[in-house]
Amino acid sequence: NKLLTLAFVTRKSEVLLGLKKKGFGMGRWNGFGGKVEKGETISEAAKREMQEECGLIVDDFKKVGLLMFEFVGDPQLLEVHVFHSETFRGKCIETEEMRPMWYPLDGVPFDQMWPDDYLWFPHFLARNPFFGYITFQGMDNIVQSCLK
Ligand SMILES: Nc1[nH]c(=O)nc2c1ncn2[C@H]1C[C@H](O)[C@@H](COP(=O)(O)OP(=O)(O)OP(=O)(O)O)O1
Repeated sequence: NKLLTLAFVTRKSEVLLGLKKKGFGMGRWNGFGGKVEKGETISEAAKREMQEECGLIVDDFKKVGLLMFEFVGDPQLLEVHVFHSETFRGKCIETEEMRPMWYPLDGVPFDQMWPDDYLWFPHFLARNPFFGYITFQGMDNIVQSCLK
């Protein structure tokens, strides 16, 4: 499996999302994250990617979910570890990878996000740990999904 991180910070009733400016998922709003590199733990990767992509430093990420993505025709699964923190330091900045923006928790732009996000975001908001297995055909169509 390809190991990836996806991390969110929240403050009061807002969540920080980033518009992905290049690469996989370009043009979609999402949390911050990327590939886990050799020699680092998954939470170290979450912290590194957060800082690389929007400048914020998070010391105490909590694991909140696990998402498995299958793409029809591709034997490699994406294993995405989802993190959350309510505390962070540093200044939020736009980077080459992401344009960050705070959204109200009840007003995230699902129509401009990965189509699976509306399935698991309610669990994230309710602070329920979640596990999902989602099968995509291409980048836009979910052909099967299971969420617990
Ligand atoms: N279906 C999906 N729903 C979702 O909400 N996030 C997803 C997703 N599929 C992938 N992601 C996230 C996980 C990770 O944070 C990010 C993709 O990782 P990367 O940023 O590493 O991709 P890139 O191709 O830009 O990587 P580089 O080649 O290192 O630039 O998208």
